[in-house]
Amino acid sequence: MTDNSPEINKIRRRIDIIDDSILDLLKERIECAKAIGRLKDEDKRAKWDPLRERQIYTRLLENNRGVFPEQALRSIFHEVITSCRLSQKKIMVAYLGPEATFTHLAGVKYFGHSADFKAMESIDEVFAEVEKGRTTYGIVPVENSIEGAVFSTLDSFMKYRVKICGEVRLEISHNLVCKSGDIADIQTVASHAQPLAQCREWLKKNLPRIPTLPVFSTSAAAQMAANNPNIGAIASSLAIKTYELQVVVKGIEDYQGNTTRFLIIGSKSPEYSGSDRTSLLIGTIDRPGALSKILTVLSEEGINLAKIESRPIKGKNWQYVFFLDMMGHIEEERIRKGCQRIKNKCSYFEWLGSYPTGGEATSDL
Ligand SMILES: C=C(O[C@@H]1C=C(C(=O)O)C=C[C@H]1O)C(=O)O
Repeated sequence: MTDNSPEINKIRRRIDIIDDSILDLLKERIECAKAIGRLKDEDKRAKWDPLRERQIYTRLLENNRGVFPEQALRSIFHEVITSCRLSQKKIMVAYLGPEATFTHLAGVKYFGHSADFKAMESIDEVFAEVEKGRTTYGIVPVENSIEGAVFSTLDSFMKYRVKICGEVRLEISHNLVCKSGDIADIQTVASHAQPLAQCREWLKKNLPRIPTLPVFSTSAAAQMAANNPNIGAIASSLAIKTYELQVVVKGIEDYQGNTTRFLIIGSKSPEYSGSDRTSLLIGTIDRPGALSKILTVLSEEGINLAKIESRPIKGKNWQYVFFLDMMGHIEEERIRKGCQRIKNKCSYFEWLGSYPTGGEATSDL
């Protein structure tokens, strides 16, 4: 029933015309993208052009002058651009499943809703899938602002030949959920080891005698909770809907601003985008000051080191590799030269990739 004033009806007719024009323009835009895709095929060029995409966002945000809400404008154009890009080449993304994990959420945030997703049972399998070329990309968590590095991801870089293609940051809030929504029903709390650790204090204080059970993923825990009324799970908001669970308590993480950084892995890194990060995996020669010599190269070349992480080499006691993240792209002379100099000082050197930086963490999709 509509009993609107004639003024409202008049403006709504105008909105309908605007929506139809937006739709016509979207159809025209996707046809243009397909035409560019065919031209790129002729030259065997990569479909994804991160520099061009970054320029589009910058121009639109500038032209917008704050009129349309900025975050919403970004999300809208993110869906438009990813859909246009996917019209040139379909992609399949492997992620740590099952459905509705935080990694799945991060994947949708990065690739948009038009991509095809494939759930894997472990981080290791995501890497294997990408290395074998069974999926175009994979997405894996690499570090959390509270718990630090995700070791299985770092260790997989030593085992599989893949390149880093991108990164995405997701602000993560944990919910305690169960079938009934009643805390009294919970006899075990299941989740992935990282969320269990991120909610350690809360669990100790509020469920002191309840054991915790680490499982493959937050969604695996949600699935268990859906099948057993005495299991509580720590899971994403998407998992609540997917597995038809009730919220017991929202936001049980011990620290606010809990953010996880995810990496996109594939067979080839993208081109220079203007704001990039380069990741290296290196082994140092077992000699005093070996690492400091490498850090000296970075400062001499004016390279900003964003992160350094060490991991033991399996089967070789007390020997380590280092994961180095620096700001810049391998196509930039300063980074290329710095990497060459580092390579000469290392027992092992692998360029893991150069890729556009992920920007601000957001929880919205
Ligand atoms: C359409 C193109 O291909 C892709 C899609 C883009 C878009 O939808 O605007 C931009 C850059 C590319 O990642 C292009 O290169 O211009």
